[in-house]
Amino acid sequence: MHKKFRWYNLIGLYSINFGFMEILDQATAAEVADKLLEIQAIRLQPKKPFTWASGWKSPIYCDNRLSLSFPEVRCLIRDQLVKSVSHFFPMTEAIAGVATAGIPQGALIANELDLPFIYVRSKPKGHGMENMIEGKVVPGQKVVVVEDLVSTGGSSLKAVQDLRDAGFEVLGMVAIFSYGFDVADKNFEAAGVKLICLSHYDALLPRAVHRKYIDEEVLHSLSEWRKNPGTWMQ
Ligand SMILES: O=P(O)(O)OC[C@H]1O[C@H](OP(=O)(O)OP(=O)(O)O)[C@H](O)[C@@H]1O
Ligand SMILES: O=C(O)c1cc(=O)[nH]c(=O)[nH]1
Repeated sequence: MHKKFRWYNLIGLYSINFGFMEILDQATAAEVADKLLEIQAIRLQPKKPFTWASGWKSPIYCDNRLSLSFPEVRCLIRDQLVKSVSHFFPMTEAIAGVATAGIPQGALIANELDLPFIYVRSKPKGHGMENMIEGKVVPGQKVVVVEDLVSTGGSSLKAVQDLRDAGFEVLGMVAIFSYGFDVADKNFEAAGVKLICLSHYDALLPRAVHRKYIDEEVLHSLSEWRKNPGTWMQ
């Protein structure tokens, strides 16, 4: 069990289950979506699509890294991720960040929970210790993986495999945001990894419309893209 007593251990959670991917609760999903919109971490470029890590093209990009520059948002995200780990994975013995955007988030959480922290590179370092995993490797240790964002799940599930190969027991994963794609749910199910997210696309969209963050034209391209995100604009 965790060493530190924290207020969030006392709070009942009402998570929303989408299979292997769950949202912490509706209120947090809306609050985090609002904050991401407020700091302009959500970017929309239907005419000049973004290329994602998976190679997919998209009219939307969620840059969670920006939250690190806003202490109020950074603390909100940290506290909700800590709550997620404490509630869903109470046996956690270490926190593992996914490079690069999962590293600062993971370190903040590990510090709050007074737990060891490690991180997983996307590829082994080419010199020095040539490590894939940085920090102390303890076979059998129970870890929770911290990722900033899940699209297809390719990056974070690769990190899970690297951790398992090194002998860690992966209890699950927490992330700030997920697009809620079926392919990701299938990938998490196949890997046997439970994912808890603070917010998601379906919570973001109504908040963005409510705040007049997106106009009719963008809304149209988002709805076209969302029908088939893997092949849009390819
Ligand atoms: O679920 P996926 O399809 O794998 O996509 C999500 C990944 O993409 C981003 O990483 P990226 O490598 O772009 O940047 P980073 O180095 O800043 O984390 C993000 O931080 C996730 O790790
Ligand atoms: O899939 C990705 O690469 C990706 C999408 C997104 O919205 N934000 C991000 O940081 N990465």
